Amino acid sequence: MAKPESRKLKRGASQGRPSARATREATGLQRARQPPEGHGDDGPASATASGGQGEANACAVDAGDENATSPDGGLVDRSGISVDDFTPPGSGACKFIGSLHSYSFSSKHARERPAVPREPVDRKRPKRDAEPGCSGSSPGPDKGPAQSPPRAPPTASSSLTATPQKPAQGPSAPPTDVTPKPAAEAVQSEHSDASPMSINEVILSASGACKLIDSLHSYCFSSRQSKSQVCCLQEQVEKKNGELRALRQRVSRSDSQVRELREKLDRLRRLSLPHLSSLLAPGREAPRMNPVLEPLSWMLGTWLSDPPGAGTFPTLQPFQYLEEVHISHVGQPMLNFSFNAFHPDTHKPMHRECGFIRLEPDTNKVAFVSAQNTGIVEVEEGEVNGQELCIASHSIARTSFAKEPHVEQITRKFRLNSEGKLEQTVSMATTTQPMTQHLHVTYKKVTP
Ligand code: HEM
Repeated sequence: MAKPESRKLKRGASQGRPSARATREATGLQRARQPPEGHGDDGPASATASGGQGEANACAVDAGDENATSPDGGLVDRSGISVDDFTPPGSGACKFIGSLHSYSFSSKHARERPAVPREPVDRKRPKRDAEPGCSGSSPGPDKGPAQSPPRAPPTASSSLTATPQKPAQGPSAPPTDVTPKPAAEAVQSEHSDASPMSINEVILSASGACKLIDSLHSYCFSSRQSKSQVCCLQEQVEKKNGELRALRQRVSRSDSQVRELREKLDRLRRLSLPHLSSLLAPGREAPRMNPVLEPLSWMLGTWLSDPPGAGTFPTLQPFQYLEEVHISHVGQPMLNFSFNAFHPDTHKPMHRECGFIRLEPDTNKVAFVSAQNTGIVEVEEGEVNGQELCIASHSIARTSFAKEPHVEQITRKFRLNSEGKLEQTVSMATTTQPMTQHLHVTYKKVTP
């Protein structure tokens, strides 16, 4: 079934001078239906380029109104798509995919156009199979359609390199505009102008392009998915960091609570007076104070020197000291006391004494009995008046090897001042010095 064009071509060839028009048409047809496998895996770009650059350019230039050479030498068809559009440039894949999007849209537009009468299309197909191609790889006169490799489904490469042919023009035809036109327009003119590319091929080619773009879409989608996964991981990391900060704050609060508990424990240990026997039942309620002790109840408690005590004596350099005082009772008609002095800097224990304070029932007469770590044992007596106790030594005893000068007289005065602090003033007379103040200290109460 030779078509008119085919017969025309054969006539030209038989005359030994094949018409340039026939050659140009055959070349365009050959490029339009070149199967992808014919060029290996080179894809659409190679389908045009590997067909022989010189031949391809020659066809493009000769065709004039069909293809034009882009400024950089690339082949541009009517759709405005050049070979370079399908070779991802170094600037990135986005530009490449963008060009595919543009082409895909125009192809889709072409597919959606009303179908053209089928008859003219069917008339063209055998013609392409029979016509010699401009490309060197096209089947020659000795390669009929039977020897041609099976036509593979058109892909983006075949459709993208398709060069629709225009109808023959007379010699007087005006110069054809070589400005690239949208692909849809190209397809339309292809059918209306009896282009050799059938609508089915256009559809199949567009389908192949869509498959290619779909694969790129899936790549883009996987990239977006990876980005979203990274964002998700970043959110999780930020969330974990927030939890870590909260935990650190909780640990810090726990540390401060531990410090407070330790301080409280220290206070409780100080409260466990050494003279309170461990034989006292634990958890037992504090013994009720004997009513006899009421005039001295203001002395009860644990006291700390505040400020440090001041030591003086004519034979001594003034000095400071710290002192802790415990005055308590166990329900008996006397107070138990301990005075424990420490070096203000080293907290090394210094003077210590402990004893009892007794009251003669129904009087304000007070007896102060003390034993000191210096080997002195003394009894002082006096009176309690309000919140002041004044006592003086009644008897002093010492070890046989006590250090000299020996103390011969001692006086003390305790009082609760207006600030609620306990004050003690100690004076003494030694074998070398008359009665002189030796100590003055103010205590603040540290327990109820
Ligand atoms: C009622 C209780 C006290 C008595 C009877 C007493 C008696 C004495 C005597 C007799 C001396 C010798 C003075 C001299 O060498 O001329 C002395 C010295 C001294 N006392 Fe007291 N003292 C008493 C309480 C304290 C306290 C609570 C401290 C506080 C740390 C203290 C610190 C000193 C110091 C540092 C010296 C000089 C160095 C020494 O001789 O050990 N004394 N005291």
